[in-house]
Amino acid sequence: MTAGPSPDPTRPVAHPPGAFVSGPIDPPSADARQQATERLAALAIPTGAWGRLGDLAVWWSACQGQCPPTPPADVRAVLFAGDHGVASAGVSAYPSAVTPAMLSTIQTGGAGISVLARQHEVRLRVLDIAVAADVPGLPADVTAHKIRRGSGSIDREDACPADEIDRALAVGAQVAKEAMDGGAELLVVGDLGIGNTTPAAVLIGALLHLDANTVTGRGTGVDDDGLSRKRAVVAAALDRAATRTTDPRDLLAAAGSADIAAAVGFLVTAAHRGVPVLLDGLIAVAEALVAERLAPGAAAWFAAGHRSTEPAQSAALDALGLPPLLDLGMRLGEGTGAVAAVPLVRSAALVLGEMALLADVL
Ligand SMILES: O=C(O)c1ccc[n+]([C@@H]2O[C@H](COP(=O)([O-])O)[C@@H](O)[C@H]2O)c1
Ligand SMILES: Cc1cc2nc[nH]c2cc1C
Repeated sequence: MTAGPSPDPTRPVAHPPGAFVSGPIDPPSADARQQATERLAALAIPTGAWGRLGDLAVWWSACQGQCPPTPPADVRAVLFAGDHGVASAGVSAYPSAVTPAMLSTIQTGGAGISVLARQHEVRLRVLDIAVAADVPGLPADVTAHKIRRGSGSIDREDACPADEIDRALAVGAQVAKEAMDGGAELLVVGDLGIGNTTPAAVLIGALLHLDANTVTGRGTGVDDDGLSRKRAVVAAALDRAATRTTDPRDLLAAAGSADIAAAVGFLVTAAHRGVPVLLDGLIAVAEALVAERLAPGAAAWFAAGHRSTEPAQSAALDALGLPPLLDLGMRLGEGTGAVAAVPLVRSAALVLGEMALLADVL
């Protein structure tokens, strides 16, 4: 039997109000970009002296649609948490019990992201999308969007059924809308979940046609034996995913997870509404790569907060054309590498907006 034509995943489709909408994305303002480029060139500095901070200022101006830009006051981070069946194959240096423990720790304000979010006045929201265990005492806001308890072991089964991917995309869309309706000028996407560097590496490998050796990193710090096990799991998952890369939703079902899908919905919806997003490490950048496939043009609304130590993150950043702002050897996740870069966005906006022009000082 001959298979029928694949549906075009980038074709806009009719959705009920509030649902996830994919399809091509309008770029940030070309006029504001042009004005920002000219203003940057006219500042009282030697030409090009702001380096990448200048590029960041131009991107921010274009996203804000104005020049001079104002620094983002309302910045919101959303962390999508979930467990991953592959963890039981020994692909992580830590047990899955860490996921609910860190979910609680974020809630009580003691996680790395909690500290950085307080420091930089970033509002933090964490969602249990697919954590396996119940975490006692979590507020309803954290658990209300739970879709499943752990995603499938993608080396031998799908992460979850297609209808759960659709629900997860809609949850991410809803959460992005809530943040944007609340006044968010800049969003951050973060993750939490033992084992999640495996599906993230597989998604990147599948979409960029890279092999397991190229995309597999040490995640939380597996030793050499752990790295060999992880490479085998990634290779098996890449085999399973190889025929399922045409439709990003199907790829998420085959080799992603519900929590990753929710973050993809969040990213696409932010880009669709024209609200920029700072990306974190491997997981966030894998999500951005899938978002770009679902909604071509979305990546123009993203900036890479940092370079993680994970090799697949660098490969995906190259493919997306997103040079990372920071390169500190970090590999924590939780959105930390993105929130660490928030002051850079604010600095970039301020120097472009407030500095004197060379013509005025000479
Ligand atoms: O963001 C990254 O690049 C990153 C790199 C390594 C580890 N992590 C975090 O560590 C967890 C996944 O690591 P692993 O080894 O269990 O797959 C998960 O909670 C991630 O937030 C995150
Ligand atoms: C302690 C710990 C904290 C984390 N935060 C994100 N991923 C993590 C993994 C571990 C192991």
